[in-house]
Amino acid sequence: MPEGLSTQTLPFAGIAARPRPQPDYVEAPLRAFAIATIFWGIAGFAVGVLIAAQLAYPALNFGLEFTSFGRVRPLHTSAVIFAFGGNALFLTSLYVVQRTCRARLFGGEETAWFLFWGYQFFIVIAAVGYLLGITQGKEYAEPEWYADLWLTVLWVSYLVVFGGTLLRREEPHIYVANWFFLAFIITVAVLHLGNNISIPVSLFGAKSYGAAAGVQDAMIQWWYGHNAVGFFLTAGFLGMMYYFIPKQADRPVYSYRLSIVHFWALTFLYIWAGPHHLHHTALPDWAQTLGMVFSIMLWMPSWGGMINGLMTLSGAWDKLRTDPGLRFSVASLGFYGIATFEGPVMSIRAVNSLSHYTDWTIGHVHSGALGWNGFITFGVLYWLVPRLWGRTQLWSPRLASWHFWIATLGILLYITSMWVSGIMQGLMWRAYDHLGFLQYAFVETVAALHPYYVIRALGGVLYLTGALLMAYNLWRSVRMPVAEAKADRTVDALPAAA
Ligand code: HEM
Ligand code: HEM
Ligand SMILES: [Cu+2]
Repeated sequence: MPEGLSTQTLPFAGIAARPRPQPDYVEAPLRAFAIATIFWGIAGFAVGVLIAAQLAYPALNFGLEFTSFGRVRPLHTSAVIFAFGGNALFLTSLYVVQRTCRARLFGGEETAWFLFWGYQFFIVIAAVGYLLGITQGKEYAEPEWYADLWLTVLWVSYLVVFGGTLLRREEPHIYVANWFFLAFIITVAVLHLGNNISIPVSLFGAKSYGAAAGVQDAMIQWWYGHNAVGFFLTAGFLGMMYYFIPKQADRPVYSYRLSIVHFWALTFLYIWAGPHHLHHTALPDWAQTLGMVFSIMLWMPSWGGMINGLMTLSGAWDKLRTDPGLRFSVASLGFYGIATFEGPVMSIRAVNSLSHYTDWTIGHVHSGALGWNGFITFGVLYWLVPRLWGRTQLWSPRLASWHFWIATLGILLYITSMWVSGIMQGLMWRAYDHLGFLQYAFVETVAALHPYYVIRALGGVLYLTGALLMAYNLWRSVRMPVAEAKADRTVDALPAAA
């Protein structure tokens, strides 16, 4: 047993030895969440490829307002973050909370179906709005007041379902993955409410005006935007990591104590770092410095969490050769490490004066988004989808392996091209000639980016191709005759300590 663990601190350690009857877990709506994750993932990646191609070849805007970059870009960001990421978070949180609490989902099947359809409805009304040009103009918070109100109702129900299940748990201990999921749900509620205080112009019109203005509005927006990354794209996904990596590796978490330190340090530090999005603006200097300092400190819990995930594999590294799902999970931690090292560097004001407004930011975003959020979700899907349909095996581990390498190559093309184009762009913008005039006209910088935009689009095509292979593989897996893939209902307890 790894140091720092006793059977008291390791939940469920005794379960494998003494099977108990299982509660009647809610699963049908979870299968729907899994399908929605894959569906919206592919849709969001495809729109990503479209906007990447538009930046390289503007003719692809087709001259229509509905297909112009400005309208389609938020469609991409919302589709991948809220539709793909959000459905993955609903799926995993509702699965994990039941299994680790040994309790049926609070509210039962009906409430879970309400969450499912209610959330898909939110996605659709938000997306239709973007294409029609309805937006608050706040990045990652584009939906107008009517969609925001609906999301509020839904999110409160989510909190009640999740919290209610925790309260009716049969296990005395609340496993750490649930702490991360709970922090994600509560914080996103607070962020959503705080950043969307606005007054509609009329009851039957979409337009509203925000309550704050000027630099206060900007600060509230980036308090929101930054913590959307911190709690939606990070804390929630760390919840996935803490349950599914131990499952895939068949080992307990490396250090349970570190996971608790990780939790408190991450949640405490993240919330202060938002001002790093507003360097060199009208925001007071002291606030910018505060954001920078907290961002740098954030490097530590981020890497602590990554190390905790990676070390969980000690003694099980050989599984990487045979389990392509685990390969995704482990690679996702590597990309998480890259993004959370790069972020603190970019938050240093001097570095940010070069990186801000450039493709460097876009590269940073996608090493986190494609590498961390995408890969850990693929890893979970390869493990969970067969099990949700009563199978234990994948139709083709080889095809999953192809997915892994194609997608990894896609990410590498994406982030390396953006590093080069971003730094080049930043340097060209600040180059002066010997008379003190700007050396390059803006349009010259735009022309210089073209080859990198083509490479990035190609990376996107590879990433999308990989996801299509996954969808096919999972579809074949759940259609395999059950006799071929013996249903295994005993896999729901965390592995006993070795
Ligand atoms: C095939 C995969 C993808 C491609 C080709 C792609 C492409 C793009 C492009 C071209 C942009 C606009 C960049 C610009 O305005 O200069 C963008 C923005 C963005 N994408 Fe993606 N994307 C992909 C997947 C993802 C995923 C999976 C996520 C999240 C989980 C994501 C999150 C974002 C975010 C947050 C932005 C806005 C970045 C910012 O404003 O700084 N993307 N993407
Ligand atoms: C220690 C962790 C991190 C820190 C300190 C950090 C810091 C930063 C900084 C300084 C920027 C640039 C702000 C600007 O110049 O406008 C940025 C942008 C961004 N980061 Fe990170 N980052 C971290 C981790 C991550 C991760 C893991 C993800 C994704 C999962 C991510 C997603 C984003 C996004 C989406 C943006 C673009 C926001 C926009 O639209 O302008 N970050 N981050
Ligand atoms: Cu940030």
